Amino acid sequence: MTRQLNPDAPDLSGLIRPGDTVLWSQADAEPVVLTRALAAQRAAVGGRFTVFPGIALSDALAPEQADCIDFVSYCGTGRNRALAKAGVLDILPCHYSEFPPMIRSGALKVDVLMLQLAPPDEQGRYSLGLAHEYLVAAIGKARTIIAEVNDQCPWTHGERHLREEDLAAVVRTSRPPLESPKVEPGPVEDAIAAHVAGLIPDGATLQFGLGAIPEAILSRLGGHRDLGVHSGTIGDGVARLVEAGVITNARKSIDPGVIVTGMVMGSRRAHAFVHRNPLVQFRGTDYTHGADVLARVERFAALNSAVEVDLTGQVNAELVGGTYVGAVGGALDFLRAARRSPGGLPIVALPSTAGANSRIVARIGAATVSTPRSDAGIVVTEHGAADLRGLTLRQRVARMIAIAAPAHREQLEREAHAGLGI
Ligand SMILES: CC(=O)SCCNC(=O)CCNC(=O)[C@H](O)C(C)(C)COP(=O)(O)OP(=O)(O)OC[C@H]1O[C@@H](n2cnc3c(N)ncnc32)[C@H](O)[C@@H]1OP(=O)(O)O
Repeated sequence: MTRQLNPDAPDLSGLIRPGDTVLWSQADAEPVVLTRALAAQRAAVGGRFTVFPGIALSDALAPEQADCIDFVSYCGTGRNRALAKAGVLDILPCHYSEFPPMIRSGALKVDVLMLQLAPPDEQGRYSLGLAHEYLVAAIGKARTIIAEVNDQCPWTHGERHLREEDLAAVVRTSRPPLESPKVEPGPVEDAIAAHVAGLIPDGATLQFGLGAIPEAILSRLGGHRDLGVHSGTIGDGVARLVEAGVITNARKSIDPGVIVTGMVMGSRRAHAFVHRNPLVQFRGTDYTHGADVLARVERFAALNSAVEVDLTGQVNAELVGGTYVGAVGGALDFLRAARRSPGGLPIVALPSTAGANSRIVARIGAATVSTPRSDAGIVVTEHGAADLRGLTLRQRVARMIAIAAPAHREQLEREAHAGLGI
């Protein structure tokens, strides 16, 4: 029997136990009414428990809740950055493709799963709405599933639906889902996007990583034809290019005619676009990020960003000045696949500077290597593209300095060869 919770004061008592790990649908898909209730009722659980928020966009979590809660995520994105800065966030550093097997094996424990769902269709199927992802694996593992059924959550086509009997408790709400913050591309992002757009052929299948650059790239693809999408996430730019007839998915080597994604991060426009839209198929992470699936994607253009890249092609996508802001995420899953894909483009695109700092650095230094240089592909800044595939360390240094900001090139030349070991 599904417990019906009061939307004004959802009482979670008895649903969460000390020692539990509570995981929920992330970003725009966050079940905010439940996450806020959980944070407020944390002391009533009766002992410490862990939460795994993924990308946290809402105000539900705050550092002072570390009195009862252990915070774990895979990223420092959104509100997680405040938790990281306060020293209360722990990070699970893993490739996105590993989430489903880790959840199934119990290496990543999921006791309670909290979801935002769309109301059921005429066949009684609740839609997972704005995110499928690792939730598909978690549904099969969690002891307890609690749902916020939001009548403004888009009903989306996906591989998994839920029925009332799957749900231990439900709160029924009506609110606009969270929207991912929109970053307007400036001249630097636009110059990067122009370089990347020049590399992408008609008929390519695109993947988008997190951050400002992918959306900027999409705004430069209006003149392309028959693009396809197989991605972990999509946003407003994809909706725009479908409406413009640029994304048709017609030439995809797998799933022709449809967009495949794990989630949506965007505004109401993207949310409206996916509502009851059979052109967008939501899939679990096994499918969106799995090496066996990605091996069949031809002309695969993986578009990801970075905090910094060194002169040999090592990528840091995680740390800025000692604070965890990024992720390992799906970047390496997709970059590797794009390297192997016939006609593939493994792209890491980033501004050449952040304030006075060069983001093209001699060495990654104290920070983390998220993508090793053996997986390096094409690095793009506003100053051009450096295709590192097949290049030696010495050749890479020259190409990378050429795409650094001119003001930093002399310093990079001076530091370039120390420590290369050759
Ligand atoms: C679900 C999936 O499929 S995920 C698929 C792919 N996986 C991923 O994309 C995960 C890894 N990548 C990421 O997390 C992101 O792309 C990032 C963090 C690398 C870049 O994201 P963006 O939002 O574009 O970051 P941005 O360039 O704005 O940098 C973030 C902040 O750090 C600052 N910063 C970045 N690099 C530096 C630097 N080298 N020195 C100093 N400051 C820096 C920026 O100025 C910015 O500061 P602000 O937020 O105060 O304005």
